[in-house]
Amino acid sequence: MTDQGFASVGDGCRIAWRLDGPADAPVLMLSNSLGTTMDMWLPQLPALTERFRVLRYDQRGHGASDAPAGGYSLDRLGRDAVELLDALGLETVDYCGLSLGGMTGQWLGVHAPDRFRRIVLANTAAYMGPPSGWQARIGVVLDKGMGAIASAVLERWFTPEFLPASPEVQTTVEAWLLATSPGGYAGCCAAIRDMDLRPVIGLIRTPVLVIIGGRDPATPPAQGEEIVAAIPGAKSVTFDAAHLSNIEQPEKFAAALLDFLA
Ligand SMILES: O=C(O)CC1=CCC(=O)O1
Repeated sequence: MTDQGFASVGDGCRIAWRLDGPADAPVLMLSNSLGTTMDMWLPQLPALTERFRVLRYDQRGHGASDAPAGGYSLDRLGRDAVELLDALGLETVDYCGLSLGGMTGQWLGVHAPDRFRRIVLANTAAYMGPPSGWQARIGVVLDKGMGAIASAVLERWFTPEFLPASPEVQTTVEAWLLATSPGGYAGCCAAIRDMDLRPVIGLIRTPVLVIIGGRDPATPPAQGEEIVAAIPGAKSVTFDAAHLSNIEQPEKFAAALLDFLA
């Protein structure tokens, strides 16, 4: 059974969400990466909805969610997730986020531990400096638009051999990126620019799985391993993939998620 809509969070921003799967199943919340939408989870949806009521949402600045002007903070992105759960009357859920979604997941593990049974952090980092790199990217997208960064971003998202063999994926993911509001994208870049979760993620006590792309140039394996080392009891799995590992290794990603959430 599908349900979808918008939730207004604390600062008035409207967050687009969608629920799929059996109404009485436990809820699994999925959070997207920078420059994508909730549709990035479509490769996993059939497998996940066999066991879960899947809640997807578009991070602010992305997809159908509002893109307020100005820089965002990770604190704001984390509160968006919690306030979306509040709006839907969901007390406790499982969570999986990739990259920006994984940064949000780390914030949630520290600041809202009572709301999350288990957390999966995929292709992500606790710190993604230097800030000057993000400031430069903000300047480029605001001055020249999303097209100016598209080819460099796609090179980080997939291994060199993947896209030529999957032209339909290239068309789809490029369309997500190009359709992203430059202001919304820049707002989320500011959240990453200002983020340093390294001093606090050791406080996380929720069971955590870290998914690492063995060939991820955006958040390289060492960054995933740093999270694993910092969070007591965290498990990890590494795939032969670049940054969007759930798209490059869809079956393995779904299997790892379901195994961890068994
Ligand atoms: O687009 C990139 O550079 C990779 C990335 C960083 C954060 C995120 O969500 O994707």
